[in-house]
Amino acid sequence: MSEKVLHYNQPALQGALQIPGDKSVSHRSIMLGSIAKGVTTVEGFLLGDDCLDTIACFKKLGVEIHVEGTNVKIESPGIDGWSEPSEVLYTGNSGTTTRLMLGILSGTNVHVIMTGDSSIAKRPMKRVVEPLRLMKADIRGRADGQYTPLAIQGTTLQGIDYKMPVASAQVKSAILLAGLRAQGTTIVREEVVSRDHTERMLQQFGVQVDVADGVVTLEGQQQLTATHVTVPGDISSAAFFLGAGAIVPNSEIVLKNVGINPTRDGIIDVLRAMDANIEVHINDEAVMEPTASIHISTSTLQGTTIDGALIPRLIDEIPLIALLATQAQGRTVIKDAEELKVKETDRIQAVVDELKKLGATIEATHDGMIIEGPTPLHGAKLQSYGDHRIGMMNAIAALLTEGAVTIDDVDCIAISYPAFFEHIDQLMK
Ligand SMILES: O=C(O)C1=C[C@@H](OP(=O)(O)O)[C@@H](O)[C@H](O)C1
Ligand SMILES: C=C(OP(=O)(O)O)C(=O)O
Repeated sequence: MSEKVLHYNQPALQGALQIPGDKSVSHRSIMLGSIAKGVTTVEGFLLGDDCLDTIACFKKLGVEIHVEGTNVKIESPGIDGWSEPSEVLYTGNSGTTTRLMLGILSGTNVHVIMTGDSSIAKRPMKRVVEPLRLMKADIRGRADGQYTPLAIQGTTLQGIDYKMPVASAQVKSAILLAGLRAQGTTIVREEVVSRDHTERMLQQFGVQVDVADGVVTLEGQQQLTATHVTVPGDISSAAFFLGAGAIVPNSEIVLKNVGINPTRDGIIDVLRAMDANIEVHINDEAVMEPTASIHISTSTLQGTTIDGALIPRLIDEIPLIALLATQAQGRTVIKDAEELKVKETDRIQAVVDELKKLGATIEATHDGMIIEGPTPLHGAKLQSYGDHRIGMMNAIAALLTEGAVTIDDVDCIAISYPAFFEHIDQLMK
C-alpha cells in the first residue's frame, strides 16, 4: 500500500487528455471474444488491474490472449473447447469479472473455483446466484452462495423470465450470458435501465438480442461470431477530470474519446443541471458505443438533486459528484443510491467521512447524502479504503486545498485508471 502526499498549490488545469478505455466494455470484449470461436481483436483496451484479472481468468480456461499496448488479440477454441482449469480463477477486486463469469461458467461443461480479494469476499453474489439457480445452475459458496470463494459446476441451463429486483448491469449481464447457453428463451425485465454494453456487444458478435422498454429478450444456444471491438474511452474515468475542470480555478480542459452511451452519461446531465460550462461534441453516433470530445471550464456550480432513473446512469461517479457539490452554491441531495453500500467499500460512508475530514458540510442518509456548499476545503490525511474511486475523489480534492492532502493508498487507482496521476501532471504543465 503506497501513501502519497499531494500538495498541488491550486494549479490551473489546461490542455487535452485522451481518455483511456472503458472498463465495462474492456471486460466484455475479453468475455465475448473468449466465448466466440476464432480470432477477436480489440483496440483501445483498458490496461487496468480489473481487466487484466479478467484476461488471466480466460487464459486459465485455455483461451490464448495477447496484449500489445492497448490492442488485444483473443484466439479462442470457443466456449465448448475451454479446458477445466487446475487452478482457482482469481477475480481480484472486480465485481464485474466475478458476477459475469458466474453467468458464463454456469452453462459450460467445466468445473471452476473462483475467488477474489478481501473486498470481493464481502460483496453480495446471491443477486446473481439466485436467478442463475432458477436457471438450474450448480453454484456453491459461503453463506449458501452469497460470498466468494464460489464453486461452479457447469451444466445444462434453462431459460428464465426474470424481473430485476435491483438496477444492476452485472446481474442483468450474468443472466443474459447464461441465457446464451440455455435451452429456451431468456427475458430480463428492468424497472430502471442499467448500462447496456452487454446487449450492444452481443449484437456486435452476431447474437439476436431484442431490447424494448426495459425488456431484454434472447433465444438460447446462439453462437457468437468473432469480430473486432473498438473500446470507447471510459466516462467514469473522464468524470474525475470533468469535475476537476469545473471546480479548479482558471481551468479549461478538453477530454477526447469519451464514451457517451446514453445508459452511462448521467454525469453530463448533472454537470448541465449544476450550470457547468460544458460542451459535448459527438464524434460518430452510428457506432455501437458512441464517443465525444467534451470541453469543460471553471464554472460557478449550483446545487442539484440526483435520484431515480438517473442513479444507474452515474452510479460510479457519485463520489466525484459529492466533491463537486461541496463547491456548488446551495444544497445537493443524492438519493435512491443504496447500491453504493455494496461497491468496493461502502461508498456513502467513505465519501462522507473523507469529505468531512477536508472541511465539507455533508451528511449520510440511508440511501445517499446531503451536501451544503460552497465550503473551502483544507488539507487532511485521507483514506481510500482500497477503493479506486474514493482514491481518485481524494486526489481531485487535493487540487483545491492550500494544505497538503495525504492519501493512504494510491495503488488501488490502477484498478480503473493507471494513468490517472500522469494525466493530472499533463494538465498542470
Ligand atoms: O456491468 C458493469 O460493467 C458495471 C456495473 C455497475 O455495477 P452494478 O451492476 O453492481 O450496478 C458498475 O458500478 C460497475 O462499475 C460496472
Ligand atoms: C463498482 C465498480 O466496479 P466492480 O463492481 O466491477 O468492482 C467500479 O468500478 O466503481
